[in-house]
Parts: sequence; C-alpha cells; structure tokens
Amino acid sequence: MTSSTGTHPARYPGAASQPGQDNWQVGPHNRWTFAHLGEIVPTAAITRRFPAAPAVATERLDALGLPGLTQRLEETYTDAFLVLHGNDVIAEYYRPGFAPDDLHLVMSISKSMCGLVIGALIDAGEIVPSARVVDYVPELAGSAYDGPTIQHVLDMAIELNYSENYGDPASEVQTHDRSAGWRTRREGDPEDTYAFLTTLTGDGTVGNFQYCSANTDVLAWIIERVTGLRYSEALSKHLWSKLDADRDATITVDPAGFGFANGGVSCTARDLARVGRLMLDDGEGPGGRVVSAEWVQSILAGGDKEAMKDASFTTIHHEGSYTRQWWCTGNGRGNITGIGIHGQYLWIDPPSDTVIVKLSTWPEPESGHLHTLQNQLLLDVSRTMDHNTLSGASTTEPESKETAA
Ligand SMILES: NCCCCCC(=O)NCCCCCC(=O)O
Repeated sequence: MTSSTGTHPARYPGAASQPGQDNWQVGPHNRWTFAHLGEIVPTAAITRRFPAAPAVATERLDALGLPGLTQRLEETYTDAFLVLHGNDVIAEYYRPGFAPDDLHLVMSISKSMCGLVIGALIDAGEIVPSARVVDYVPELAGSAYDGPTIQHVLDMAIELNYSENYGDPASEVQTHDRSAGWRTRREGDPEDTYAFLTTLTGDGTVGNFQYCSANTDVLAWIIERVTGLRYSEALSKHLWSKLDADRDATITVDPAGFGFANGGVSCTARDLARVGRLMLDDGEGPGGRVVSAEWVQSILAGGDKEAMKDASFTTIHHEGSYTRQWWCTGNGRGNITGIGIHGQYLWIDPPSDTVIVKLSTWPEPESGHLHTLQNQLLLDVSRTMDHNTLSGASTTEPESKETAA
C-alpha cells in the first residue's frame, strides 16, 4: 500500500506530504493538525474537574473479603485495580490523585492488543501466519526479519541482536525509544520507528523465545501495509470500536505518525478490563466480533513451553509460555495475562469468569520481588472469585496446583 506521502499511511486522507513541526500551522495541514495537535506538540489536559482527581483513594474492595488487600495494593505501587466478574465490576481501587476515568499507560499490554488485531486480520484471510514478514514488508529485506514468519514474530520466537535492558543507554530498546520519540534523540539515531526496525540484525535462528519489543512494531507495520490504515486507526477499527469503551484510548506516535504498538497505549482500567472480557467471551465484543473463538482458544491453550525455558516469567510460572503476544501461565487455572513493565497486568481467570486489571507505577521497570508479590495477589484474588456469588455467576472449583513463587 502506498500513499501520496510515500510507503506509509498518511496522517489524513489526500495529504500531499506529512505535516511536521515546521508546517503544521498552515493549510492544508491545519485542517487536520488543529484537531490533532497532540501528535505534533505535547499537550496537557485542562481537566473538567478541579482538582482533577480525588485526594483520597477511591476504594471498593469489601466484596473480595481479602484481609490486608489495600496494604498489598499500596506496597505494589497500585494506581488502579479492578475486578470484573462476568459483566459486573465487583471491586475497584484508585490511589489518591488518580481518578477512575483517568487514562494510564499500559506499556506492553499494548502488545496483546496488537496481537488481537493481527488475529482479526488472520481470521479475515488478509494475513497468513506462515507467510514471511518480508512478503508484506519488503523494506525489512536484509534485516533480522528477512526469513521469519508472522507466527515467529507473534510468538517472539526470533533471535535478534536486540537488548531489552530498559536501563542501558547502549541497548537497542533505548535506541528504539529514541527513534519513537520516547527519549531525546542522539546523532545517528534512525529518523523514525520504521527506519529503526530495518537496522535490526540476527543470525537467522528461530524457535526459541526472546522477548523483543521490536517484534510488535513489525506486526503493526504489517497491519498498516495490509489495511492501508495508520496503526492507530487499525487498532480503533479492529478492537477499540468493538468494546463499547467508555473513553477513547491514546497511543504515542513517532515523527512519522506511527503508533508505538509495543508499549504506547493508554486507557482507563475499566476499558482495559473490556479487552479482558472479550477474551473470556471467545473473541466477541459488545460491538462485534474481534477475533475467532479459535484464536482465543489457541492463546488459552498456551504456547511452546520448551521455547521459553530460561525466561524470567518461568521463574514464577514454571509451565509458562508466550503466544500471539500474550503470556500464558500454564498453571492449574489456565491464567493468561498481558504484562507491562512498571507493574501493568491484564489478568484473565477463566475458571471464575473474571478479569483483573492492575495498573501500577513501580519505580523501576522490572522487579523480581514486585512481580512475585503481584502474581501472588492476582492468584489470591482469582481463588477468592471461586467462591464469590456477588454477581450471581456460578463458578467451578479448579485444580489448585498454581503457584506464584
Ligand atoms: N520501550 C517502550 C515500552 C516497552 C515496554 C516493555 C514492557 O512493558 N515489557 C513487559 C515485560 C514483561 C516481562 C514479564 C516477565 O518477564 O515476567
């Protein structure tokens, strides 16, 4: 798909060139930029309430009957916590200064959303999982993506020269961030995410799990190529518009306007829970089907455990795996989850028909201690839901061989 602005979708229909910092104020760009200014100049909200959020916590946790829960939420830096049982929100917590309708960055839970859009396009026959990445994006010829298939990318089963060390300025994940506008650019950095992705190298090995944020942006590039839409628009068309969401979500964009698919989505806790609900409803949202039941079932069934033997996830979930941009615990409850650094979780508990959202601001991106506490909390809440009759849903007694430590 090409447009008059080159090989990438234009920011608005009919654009002869992309609006940028030096031409956004004049026509014809201003027809679009004056209504999308946040994509060009950082904007701040002028909130309709003042103060914008309550100075005390918004807390409704009694239904869970878990002693010490508030303290456990506080010690794991929780901003928002929500339990959706069936279609009923039966418990919620928002820290002081964070309102229930505030958007929160979900980091790599964004990846699980991208996986659903790919699933929708595979179901529609527009993407073939066994096809090669370069069949869709020839610009990636000669890179680490020259050879692997869509399924390899979905399952993070490609060995790449990409360090996901968030704290290392020399790591590829930081160069990736700089190319995407998340950090100050350095001389020689690729001009945008597309250009960055073409620089990645590997030795051609596929089959072993390597967590790599770049994979998701490659998927988003494929989505753009197949749909002709910007990634933000495709995410709206194939997912967000079908959730009956309370609020629009946002996604950060790079200088080319490309949405940061691997980590850039912000949304409310309640709307994130709607993504989880969709998974428990076999891919059907209130506004229409997103993915087939088979797509959801293949995630619930888990991925290749052998492929991720040495990952940090398996220190907590010994039978863990990763497939289609979701983490699969392999535990007795069949929990699957989206995970974002700094403590974001979208946790699905099929036995009790429950979704648990936890949005946090851990001081550091990763913490073995906080991951352990948080997974234990999610499991404890899940088990509590086996006996919860508040929303009238009946639950089954699962095997209880799951462990969080
Ligand atoms: N640099 C842009 C955003 C990158 C977001 C990365 C992220 O959220 N990663 C999640 C890693 C989860 C690891 C879980 C585990 O090992 O147990």
